Amino acid sequence: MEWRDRATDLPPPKSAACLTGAPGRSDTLPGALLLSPRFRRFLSYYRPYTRILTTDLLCAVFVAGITVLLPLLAGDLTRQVLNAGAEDVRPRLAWTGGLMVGLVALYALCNAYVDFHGHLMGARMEADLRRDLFAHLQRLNFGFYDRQRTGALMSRLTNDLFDVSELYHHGPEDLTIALVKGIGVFAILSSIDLRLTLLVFAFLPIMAAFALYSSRRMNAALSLSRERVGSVNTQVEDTLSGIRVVQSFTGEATEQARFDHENRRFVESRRAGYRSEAVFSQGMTAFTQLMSVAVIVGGGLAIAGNSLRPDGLVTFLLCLGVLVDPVNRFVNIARLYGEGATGFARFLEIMEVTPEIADAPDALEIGRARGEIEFRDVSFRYGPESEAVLEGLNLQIRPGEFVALVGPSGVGKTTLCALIPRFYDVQAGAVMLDGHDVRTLSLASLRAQIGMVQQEVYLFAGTVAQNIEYGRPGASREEVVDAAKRAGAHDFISALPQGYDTEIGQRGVRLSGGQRQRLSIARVFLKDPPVLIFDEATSALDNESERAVQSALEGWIGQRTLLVIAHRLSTVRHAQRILVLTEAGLSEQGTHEELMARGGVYARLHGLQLSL
Ligand SMILES: Nc1ncnc2c1ncn2[C@@H]1O[C@H](COP(=O)(O)OP(=O)(O)OP(=O)(O)O)[C@@H](O)[C@H]1O
Repeated sequence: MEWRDRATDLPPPKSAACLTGAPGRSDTLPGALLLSPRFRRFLSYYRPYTRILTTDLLCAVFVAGITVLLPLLAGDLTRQVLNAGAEDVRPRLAWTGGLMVGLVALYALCNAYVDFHGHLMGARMEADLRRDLFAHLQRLNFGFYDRQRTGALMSRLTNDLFDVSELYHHGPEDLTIALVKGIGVFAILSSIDLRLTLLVFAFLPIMAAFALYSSRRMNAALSLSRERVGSVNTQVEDTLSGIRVVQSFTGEATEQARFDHENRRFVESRRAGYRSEAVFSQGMTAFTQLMSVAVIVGGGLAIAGNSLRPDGLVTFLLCLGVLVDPVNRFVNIARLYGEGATGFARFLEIMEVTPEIADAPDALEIGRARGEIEFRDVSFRYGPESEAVLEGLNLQIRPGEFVALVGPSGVGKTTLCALIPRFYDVQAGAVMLDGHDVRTLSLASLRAQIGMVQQEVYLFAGTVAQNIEYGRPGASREEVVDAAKRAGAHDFISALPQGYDTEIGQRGVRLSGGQRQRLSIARVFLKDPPVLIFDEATSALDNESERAVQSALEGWIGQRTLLVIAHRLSTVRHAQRILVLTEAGLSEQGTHEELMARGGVYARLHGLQLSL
C-alpha cells in the first residue's frame, strides 16, 4: 500500500511545447539570492498572503504527518488481527479503523486546501510580480526599448515569473512536507528496528546523489529545449511577419529549410531530456525496490531471530514507500530554487533599471502652453558609441507658427521632434517649451501639450471610435466624429460595416495605410494640444485627403504651433517657415519663395522632385 497525495507528488516535467522563447538565461548565480538583500524583496511578495501561507504550511504538516501515521496504524491493525483470539479485537479494530477514516478525511481536506489555495496563492503572486513588471516597463524610456527585444521581454513576463511563482508556492510547502515526513519516518522506523533503519538510511545518500545528478541533467535539457523552442518561435514570427516579402520573393523553400532545422534541433533537445527523465524515474524505482528487498531479507532474519515482530515488518515496508518522497522532494526543491532564483534575478534585472527620463522632484505642472519652442545649443546622440545626430542646434519657433522641417533622409528630423516631448534627453543644451526647460516640467503635463503623429502609425485592437478616443478618453461621440471629419476620415469610417464601432486589427477589418494615418491624425485632432508634430503623417494619403488635412492644419495657423516633417515638398510650401536640416545642421530657413530664390539645398531638392 502506498499513500501518495497530490501535494506530495512531484510536479510533472514542464512541457517544452508550452514554453515560449527564453533566449539566454541570466548569468546571475541562483545561490546569490539567499545571501543578498534582494531576498527581503523576494519575501515581501508573501506579505499579502501571510494568512494563506500559514494555513497552507499547517495543512502541509498535517498531510505529511498523516502520510506517516497511516502506515503506523495499518501496522497496528495487522498486529491486532494477528493477535486475535486471545481477546475480542472487534472494538479495537473498529476504533483504529475509525481513526484511520477520520485521518483520511482530514488528509483529503488539508490536501484540497494545499492544492487549491496553495496553487491560487502562487498564481496571485505571479500576477503581482507581473503587475509590477508591467507597470515598470511602461515607465521605461524609448532608449531602453531601443536596446531590448520584445520577445525577450515577453519571456520574462511569462516563463520567468512562472518559475518564480513555482518557488513561492512549492518551495516552503515541499520543505515542510519533506522535513516532517523524513523525521517522522525515521522516528517510526528506528523505534521498530534500529539496525534495519540504518540499513535503509544507508541507501538514502546514494539515492540523493543519483537524484541530484539526474535532476541537473534534466534541468540542462529543459533549459536547452526552452531555448530551442524560442528559436523555433522566433523563426515562425520572423517568417510570418515578413510573409509578404517571403511570398513575393518565393522564399518559401528557404524559410521551410530554416524552420525544419530549428524544429529538428528542438526534437534533439527533447530526446536528451526524456532520456534523463527515464533514467531518473527508473533509477529511483530500482533503488526503492532494492531497498524493499534488503528490508524483507533483513527483516525476515530479524523475525527468525525473534528481534522483530511480523507487524513491525509490515509497518516498516509501508513506511519505505513514504520515505522515497522526501528524497524526491529535496531534489525538487533544489530544482525549484535554481529556476525560481534565476527567474527572480532576471525579474529584478528589469525592475532595477531606473527610468532615465522621469519627473524631477520639483517638477512643474503647466497648464495649457502657448506653444513656444526653443532649441538652445542642443547636442544629441543616441548612445555613447553612436555618432552625434544634432550638434549645437539653435532654433526658435513662435507660438502658433507653422514650421516645416525638410532635408535628406537620416539627418535627424524625427530625432529633433522626439526631443520636444522628452522621448530622449539632450546631452548638451536645452529644449524649452514656453521658456521652461522641458526637463523641469512633469512628463504628464509636458506630453499633454504635444500631439504627435508618427511615421509608424499604431492602432490598438478595438473599435475605430476607441482608437480615436485614445486622444482624449471620455470624449463624446460627436467630438470623435468631428475630429474624424477634420482628418478626412469620416467618409471611409461611415462606409465600414459597423461604422465607428467596427473592430479593427486582429479581429476586425484591415485598413489601408492612408486610412490608418487618417485615424491617427483624428486622434491628435481630438486631443487638440497647443503643439502639433506631424512626422511624415500624410505620406500615405492621396492628394484629396492630404488637402483636407492640410486645410484643417492651416485653419489652426496662429492658434497651434505646427511642426511638420515632409519629404514631399509640395505638402509644406504653405508653411510660414521652412527649415532645411542637413548633415551640417540647420543650413537654410525661410519661406518657400525665399528658399527657391536662394537657390540652395531646398531649391535643389525641389528641382529633383519636380523632375520625377
Ligand atoms: N532609436 C535610435 N537609436 C539609435 N540611432 C537612431 C535611432 N533612431 C534614429 N537613429 C539614427 O539617428 C539618425 C537620424 O535618424 P532620424 O530618424 O532622426 O532621421 P530622419 O531625418 O527623420 O530620417 P527620415 O527622413 O528617413 O525619417 C540616423 O542616422 C539613424 O540611424
